[in-house]
Amino acid sequence: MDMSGLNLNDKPVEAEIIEEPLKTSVSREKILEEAKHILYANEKKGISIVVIGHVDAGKSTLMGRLLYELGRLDEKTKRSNERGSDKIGKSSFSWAWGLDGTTEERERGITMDIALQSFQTPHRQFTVLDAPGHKDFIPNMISGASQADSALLVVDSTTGEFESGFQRGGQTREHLLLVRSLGVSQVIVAINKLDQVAWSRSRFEEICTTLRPFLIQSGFHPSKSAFVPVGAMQGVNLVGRDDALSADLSQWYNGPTLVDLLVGLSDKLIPPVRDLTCPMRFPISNVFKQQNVGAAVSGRLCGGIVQVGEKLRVLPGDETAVVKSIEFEEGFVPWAASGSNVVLNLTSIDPVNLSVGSILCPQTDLVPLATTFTAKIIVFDIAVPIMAGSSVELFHHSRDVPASTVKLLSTIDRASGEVLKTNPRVLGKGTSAEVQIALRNTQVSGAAAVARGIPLETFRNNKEMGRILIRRGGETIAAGVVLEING
Ligand SMILES: Nc1nc2c(ncn2[C@@H]2O[C@H](COP(=O)(O)OP(=O)(O)OP(=O)(O)O)[C@@H](O)[C@H]2O)c(=O)[nH]1
Repeated sequence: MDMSGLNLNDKPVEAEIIEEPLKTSVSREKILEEAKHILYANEKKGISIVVIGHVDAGKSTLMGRLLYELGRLDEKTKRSNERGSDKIGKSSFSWAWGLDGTTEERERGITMDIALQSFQTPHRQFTVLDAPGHKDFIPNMISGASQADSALLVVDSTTGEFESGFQRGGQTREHLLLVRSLGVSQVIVAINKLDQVAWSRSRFEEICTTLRPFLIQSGFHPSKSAFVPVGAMQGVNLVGRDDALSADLSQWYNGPTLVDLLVGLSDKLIPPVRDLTCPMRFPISNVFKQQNVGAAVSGRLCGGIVQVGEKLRVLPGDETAVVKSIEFEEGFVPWAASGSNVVLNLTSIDPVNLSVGSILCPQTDLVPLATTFTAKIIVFDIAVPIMAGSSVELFHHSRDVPASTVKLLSTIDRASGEVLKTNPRVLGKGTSAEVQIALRNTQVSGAAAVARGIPLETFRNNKEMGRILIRRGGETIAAGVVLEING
């Protein structure tokens, strides 16, 4: 599915309401039964992977080349990308062009938004989200990570480059912490550009040794992380290792290829358990216009089941929309279940009423709107501590809103969960704490300014809907889970 030209900004798209009364055709019970069979029995298991890493580590190149090796990028497109990238003096980015679709992305040679691709192997269906590495685009990266089950971290093994990505402020660190905080617990580390260091085994091992403790510290269990040496540009050790270019690597490496790891031959990636019975939640990560349909939204279902003909509420707000069709993995399906990345084509709604970050849910089971809530947070490696009343940016799925940490309630022992101190004055790096967060005034109503609530749920009710990230001045300072909605 080519999503490169999509309108990923929060801008409204041209208004066009297509009214079409639709009815759901299949009973919920029947869908549930079918979904359980597909997800838990013998059929293909779907996994979505977010590709992360420091700027220029080779993420887009790796994915472009991988799609080519798997027959997902044809020769014609490949040659056209080679010619196009050569013309603007960026020939080394020709593989990345398979994913970096917009003119600006191609000219700047960086990924700015999330590119979505899919491929399959006999037992797995993969959805790949290529996230931007540049630090200015971390919000887009958060949106990508909140739609993923697993992460593929790409690191540049070139002398000095791995180090600069891993030092404080580097995206290798920040991305790993972010995806873990957003619930991703499985990671494959592709150590790339080994051609630049003469396929040095000691360099590969040095990078593994440096990263291992950091992965554990960030909460990735060693049994759920794996390392693989690759050369993305030449396609070495992505799908196979039987060509001349792989000879140097083959002298010391006989482990799995990247695809071996991805398909779970080494059982590193485990498809997550999906909650099908909870109410349907669909955070919108993209809004765009489809020909002959009207409005369309893309994102990942985080809870329940959605089906064609269903009437959904758009929160915040009073609008409703009807699901005209559901696109999933390049085809149309009558229903989709929790965990799937889909496009919902909607009727009976003006597209201006759909925005990135809003949540679609059943009319009978609305998501609460919150302006104040209590959260348990973990403070990242920050230089300036968090204080009561600190102004922050709150991230929830693809939405970010101004907020403040109004009350610091207590600090908590991370291991035992016991309260260490109540009403602490400040929260420094590494602290675990309970805080009260309030949205800052965003709307003027009459004389008074009031904050408009955002749809939020407790972590207890829905794990994916109950995770938040807190940023300040372009830096992620904490991650957390929602404990209670206070108002
Ligand atoms: N020598 C060598 N260069 C590579 C390899 N993989 C990628 N590159 C080069 O590294 C540069 C960056 O590659 P990209 O794929 O755009 O990197 P990226 O991580 O997607 O970058 P952002 O999306 O902007 O963060 C390009 O010039 C690539 O040609 C490799 O295996 N070997």
